Amino acid sequence: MNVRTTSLTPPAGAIAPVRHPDAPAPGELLGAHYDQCFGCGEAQPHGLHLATRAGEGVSVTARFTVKAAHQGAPGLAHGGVLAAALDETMGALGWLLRVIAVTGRLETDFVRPVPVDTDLYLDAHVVAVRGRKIYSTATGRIGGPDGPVAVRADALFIEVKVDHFIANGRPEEINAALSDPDQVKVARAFEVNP
Ligand SMILES: CCCCCCCCCC(=O)SCCNC(=O)CCNC(=O)[C@H](O)C(C)(C)COP(=O)(O)OP(=O)(O)OC[C@H]1O[C@@H](n2cnc3c(N)ncnc32)[C@H](O)[C@@H]1OP(=O)(O)O
Repeated sequence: MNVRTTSLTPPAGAIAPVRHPDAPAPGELLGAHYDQCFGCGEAQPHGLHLATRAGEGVSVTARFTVKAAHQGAPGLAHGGVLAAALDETMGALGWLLRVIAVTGRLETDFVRPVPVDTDLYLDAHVVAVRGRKIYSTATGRIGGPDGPVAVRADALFIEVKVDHFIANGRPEEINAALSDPDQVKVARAFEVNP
């Protein structure tokens, strides 16, 4: 029987993450991996427009302003939107490892309500890597980068190749992305990983 562990604690044999030599410098603004992405895409009108920067080691920081369109309860951010912001922030860690990885598992703690118009200050880092499995953690604070924690999450990302998207994405968007030189450049940047 194939038993899949759901634990987000790195298993024995997991190793410390290694920052890729060509990773963006600390402080550098990371562009969107896809301009229509709900998390980071600048051309996505319904998106979070997360602005993410490379940090030291294998870490990133990001900022996201909660808009009226992100409400769950009156005047408060929807939990799923906050989880998406944490997910996207951890997804951006791929820029530092130079791998493409998708979320396999995400566990979120909602610690404080987050009102509309709040800036959420996010940070994330890779805890450990084992084969294709990348164990990451992220925190979202309010009131400033050192403010109280409002949300946090642990996640397991699984490394994939560009073929994962080509095989599974709707052809309309896949064909548009493959004919966009900027998008192809992003995919190549992720895939050059000695
Ligand atoms: C261009 C840059 C793109 C960056 C995107 C960032 C965006 C933000 C992040 C996202 O939201 S990604 C979108 C949400 N995620 C998905 O759509 C993923 C959907 N799931 C899948 O496509 C597949 O299940 C997956 C690619 C994750 C794994 O399938 P595979 O056939 O490649 O792997 P496999 O099932 O053989 O599992 C490989 C290992 O990972 C483990 N694993 C896979 N999925 C898991 C899971 N869900 N929970 C726990 N463990 C999991 C699995 O047990 C195994 O462990 P071991 O090597 O120790 O045996």
